[in-house]
Amino acid sequence: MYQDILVKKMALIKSTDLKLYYGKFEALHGISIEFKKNQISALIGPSGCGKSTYLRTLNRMNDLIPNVSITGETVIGETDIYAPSTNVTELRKRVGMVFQQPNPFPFSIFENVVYGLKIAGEKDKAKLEEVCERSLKEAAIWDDVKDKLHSSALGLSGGQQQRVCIARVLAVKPEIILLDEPTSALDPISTNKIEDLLLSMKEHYTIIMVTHNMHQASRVADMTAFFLQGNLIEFDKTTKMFLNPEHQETQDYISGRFG
Ligand SMILES: Nc1ncnc2c1ncn2[C@@H]1O[C@H](COP(=O)(O)OP(=O)(O)OP(=O)(O)O)[C@@H](O)[C@H]1O
Repeated sequence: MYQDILVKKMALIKSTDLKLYYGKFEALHGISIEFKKNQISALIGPSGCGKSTYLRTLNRMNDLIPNVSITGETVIGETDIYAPSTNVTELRKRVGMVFQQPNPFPFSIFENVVYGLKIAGEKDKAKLEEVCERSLKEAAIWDDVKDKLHSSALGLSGGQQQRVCIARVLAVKPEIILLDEPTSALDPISTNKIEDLLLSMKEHYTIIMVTHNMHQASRVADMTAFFLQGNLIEFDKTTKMFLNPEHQETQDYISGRFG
């Protein structure tokens, strides 16, 4: 029990003086931040401040962009994720990602959910079915789709597609889930469902999400980070950040004075 509490209090993710360059352009100016296990953290800030860029550093998605270079350090658990020995495929299993636009593959719902397992070589049909059901239940979409698992995922609504995409991430048992504005393409009811889902998931996962929606950050996030022009201005408990921020820039942003 005490051990559990101790583990939950420890930082799971720690970036130190992280700088990221697109060619010569320095998009992140030395970000130092720590995220604890089983918390939801929101990254907020005006357009172009570096939220998505920082988020993508956590599973090395920026590796896919030409001319990106990074200095500083990010450690997840015990792993220095930019060390040459780090296995990026394993890292991306550990740190799953959900994007702004629901992006199901043009396959059946079942094939979408078990995609990562099949790529990893899993062939046992019973195992694949079990993981599919578990993941869809965890993503709170099982009841909607259990009778049409072999129909195309593209036939679902945007909100349902997004939950199937979350199930696809959950199927490979990540520890950390990154979400880049996961509800900005969705209607308010689907948005509520995703927010409820995130709250139910934090018992098992550590969640970091970019959002432009301040109400969303205050509804779901334990911690909020405010970015401005490539700097991390403030990172604190969400309630503190919204009621009594330390920095004038944070106050100006959350009260709608810019951005
Ligand atoms: N692939 C890229 N190549 C060059 N510059 C980029 C690239 N992606 C982002 N940038 C630049 O890096 C800076 C940070 O961009 P980023 O997308 O991380 O901001 P953001 O806060 O997520 O913005 P938004 O809220 O609009 O999504 C911006 O100046 C942007 O123009």
